[in-house]
Amino acid sequence: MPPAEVAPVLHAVGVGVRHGRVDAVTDVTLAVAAGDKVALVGPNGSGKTTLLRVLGGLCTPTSGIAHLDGADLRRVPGPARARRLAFVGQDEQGDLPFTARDVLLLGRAVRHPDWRPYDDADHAAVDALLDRWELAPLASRGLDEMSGGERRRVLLARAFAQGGDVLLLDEPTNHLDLRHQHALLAHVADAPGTAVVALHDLDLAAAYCTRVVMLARGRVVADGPAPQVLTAARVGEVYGVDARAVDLGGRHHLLVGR
Ligand SMILES: Nc1ncnc2c1ncn2[C@@H]1O[C@H](COP(=O)(O)OP(=O)(O)OP(=O)(O)O)[C@@H](O)[C@H]1O
Repeated sequence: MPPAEVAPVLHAVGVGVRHGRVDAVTDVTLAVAAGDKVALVGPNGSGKTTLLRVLGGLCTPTSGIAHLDGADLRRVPGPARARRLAFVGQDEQGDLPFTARDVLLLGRAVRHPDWRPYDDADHAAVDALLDRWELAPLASRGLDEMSGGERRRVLLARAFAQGGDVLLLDEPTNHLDLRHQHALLAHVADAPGTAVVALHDLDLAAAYCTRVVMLARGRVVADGPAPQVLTAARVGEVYGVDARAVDLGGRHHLLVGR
C-alpha cells in the first residue's frame, strides 16, 4: 500500500500579493512539509519578505490562499498562530530597555494565554536558551545596551523560546559575525520543526537547508535540493552575476564575480 499523503504544514496556493501597483508575489504555490528546512533565495525585491509574511499570516494575499495545517491562515486566531509559528523580521532590532532574559520570557508568554505567571519550566527553558545561544553574560543587560549582533541573537533566540514548531526567519544572519551565522543556521538545521529562512548567502543556504526555493520578480523559478537549484547558469541569470559551481568535499559551493 502506498504511504498516505502527509498534508503540508504550510501551503501557499496560487498566492499573489499586490502593493498598490506593484505585484510583489505572483501565483506562488509552495507546500512545506513538516521538518523541511527551506531557504528562500532571490535578488532584492524578488518577494521573499512578502511570501514569508504570507506564510506567517502577517500579510493577507490579494489572491490565492495560505494554509497552516490545512486551515486558512486568515482564520487562525493570533494566539493560536503564535503558539505554532515564530516570525523574526528582517529589520527587527528592538531597542526597548528589556533585558535578554525579559525578551526570552516574553517569547514564552505565547504559551500562557490565560496570563498564568511564568513557572519553573519557563525559567528553565530560558536558562537553557541563554546558555545555548551564548547569551548568559547578557541576561541582565538591556537590548538598548547591546551591539546590533547581540540584539539580533536575543531576538532570534526569542523565536526558539516560543516553543512552536515552525520558524519563519527573514535574513536572520544580518548583523551576525561568521561564527554566529553558522551557529544560528546549525540551530535551525538541528531543530526538529519546520523552517523557512530568507537568505542572501547562497553558500549558507546550500550548507544548512534541505531545499532551496528561488524567487525572481515575485515568482518561484526553481525549487529543490541546492545542487539542482543553485546551478551556475541559473544563479548567473537570476542575479546577473558570473557564477561557477564547485563541489568541495561533497558540498555544493558557488564562486561568484561580476
Ligand atoms: N509596502 C509596500 N508598498 C509598495 N511596494 C512594496 C511594499 N513592500 C514591498 N514592496 C515591493 O514588493 C516587491 C517585493 O518586496 P519584498 O520585500 O518582498 O522583496 P525581498 O525579496 O524580500 O527583497 P530584499 O531582498 O530587498 O529584502 C518589491 O518590488 C518591493 O519594492
